[in-house]
Amino acid sequence: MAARLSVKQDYESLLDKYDTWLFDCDGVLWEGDRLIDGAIEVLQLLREKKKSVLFVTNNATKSRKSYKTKFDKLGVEAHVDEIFGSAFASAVYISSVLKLPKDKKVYVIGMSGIEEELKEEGISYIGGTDPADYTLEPFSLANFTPDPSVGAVLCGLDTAINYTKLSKAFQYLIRNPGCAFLATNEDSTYPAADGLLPGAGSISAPLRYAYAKDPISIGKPNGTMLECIKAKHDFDPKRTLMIGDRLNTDIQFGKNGGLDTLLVLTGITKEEEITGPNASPIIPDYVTKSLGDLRILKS
Ligand SMILES: O=C(O)[C@H](O)[C@H](O)COP(=O)(O)O
Ligand SMILES: [Mg+2]
Repeated sequence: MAARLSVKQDYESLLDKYDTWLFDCDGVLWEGDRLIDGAIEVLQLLREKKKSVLFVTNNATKSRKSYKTKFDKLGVEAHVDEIFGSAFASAVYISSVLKLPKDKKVYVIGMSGIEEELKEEGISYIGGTDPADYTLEPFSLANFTPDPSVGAVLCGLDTAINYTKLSKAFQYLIRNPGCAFLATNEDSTYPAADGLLPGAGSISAPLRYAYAKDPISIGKPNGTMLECIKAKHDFDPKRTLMIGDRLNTDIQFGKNGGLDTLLVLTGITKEEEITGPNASPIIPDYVTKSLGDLRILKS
């Protein structure tokens, strides 16, 4: 049963117990470009208390560097080496786990975040934001010559998805021998500022259905992101708290990594998913309405 945080002492106990605080972004710090009330003050307070603050997002639309620009624009203190996104984790996975040969390429369904991180990792790619794939024209196989050097398809959130991109990715999967099928993450929905939108998982779903195979998903709840963090930061999992808004990614990610977890209700997960007869079996250690609730620590 999750402990419902309510009085100041509840929040003070978190400060005593945890040195490292991992923050999911969408639905915790902000929705789209709309900051969650109190987020800035709480992050500042944690830094004043000498807590290690890290950001762990499944959103692959931005690279770590372009996320830093978003943090700056919104007035949230963050340093590039504190930011971990699924685009970065995917690039690390392709180079260090899949070990894609240097003469091979990745066909990308996704945006600049993936492209920038692949480039930074020295991985060649095609597709992505290439204008040639940005079309609503009917796709014709007669005019398509697949690139034989494509050794992986990587699919992330792509707000310009179209039939041409899906068709090319599908062709690579069925035609290029051993072509890996990878997803940055599988969030079904995306918590935008004014409501829910289809998430990365809903972008790769048509491919999964056509290809009749599931991709290897790299983002939360899978451990690759935590491995990326461990490669850059020392922390004690027993004194680390994962704060998230989605049960099957953030909270499961924390559980998989041996971390305690705090669920906030400002994003995807709603009250009825954690209480009552249909409650999810994924149970966080703590629940609070919003990250802003921790402002009580300033009083
Ligand atoms: O569809 C997606 O990719 C996700 O909804 C989204 O971007 C999740 O980001 P996070 O909550 O992990 O920051
Ligand atoms: Mg989230």
